[in-house]
Amino acid sequence: MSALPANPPDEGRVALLERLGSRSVVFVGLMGAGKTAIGRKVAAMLSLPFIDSDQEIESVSRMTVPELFERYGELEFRALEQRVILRLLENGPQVLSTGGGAFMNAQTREAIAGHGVSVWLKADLDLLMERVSKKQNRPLLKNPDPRGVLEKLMDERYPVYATADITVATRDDRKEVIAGEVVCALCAYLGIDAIATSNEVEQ
Ligand SMILES: Nc1ncnc2c1ncn2[C@@H]1O[C@H](COP(=O)(O)OP(=O)(O)OP(=O)(O)O)[C@@H](O)[C@H]1O
Ligand SMILES: O=C(O)C1=C[C@@H](O)[C@@H](O)[C@H](O)C1
Ligand SMILES: [Mg+2]
Repeated sequence: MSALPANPPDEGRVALLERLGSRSVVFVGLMGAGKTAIGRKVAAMLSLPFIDSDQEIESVSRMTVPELFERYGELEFRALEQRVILRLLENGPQVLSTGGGAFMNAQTREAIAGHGVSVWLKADLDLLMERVSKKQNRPLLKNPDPRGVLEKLMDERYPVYATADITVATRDDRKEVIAGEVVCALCAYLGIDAIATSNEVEQ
């Protein structure tokens, strides 16, 4: 009886998951970089659970992020964000997309280093502006000069995001393509031959 042909994508995925162990794949980066959108795709490609810290904060507080900022202020939001992420990091393996400011917190960064592999989705200013202009749900950008705010955040945050384990430059391309590049970067980081990624993951 002849053996069934091996399934390379699945073999690669299994190898990646073995190397990942109980760690989470943690997306960091600025607002609009695609942490939520690409994180969800990567989770689907790897058959891992997906969780987004902003969505979890909204679910536990029963308030939206803008409402939390308005009612309790940014400092309280940051404290809640830290608590939520530290708790979520106990649940790996999974894909965890964080809010744009989360990685600026030293304790959060330390917890991510201990329980995850961090992926910085790096985007240029024009791309970020185009994406964030479509939704008014980012309190830090409720400002007469959102582009100036984003530029200042890039100056402050990019040196810190750059300490992530992996950097993936994102651009105006299909989400599946960017997600595939993240999986390739994860493979390289974990010392696995690149795995074939399908661009036909369900939308
Ligand atoms: N590669 C892509 N192609 C097309 N649209 C994209 C791509 N990546 C992200 N987007 C879109 O850009 C917008 C912003 O992406 P997303 O919400 O994932 O960013 P984020 O990094 O999670 O931002 P935040 O820090 O505010 O949560 C969304 O509407 C998303 O669907
Ligand atoms: O970059 C930031 O500081 C933020 C990004 C969003 O994901 C939200 O967490 C919130 O709007 C703050
Ligand atoms: Mg997000």
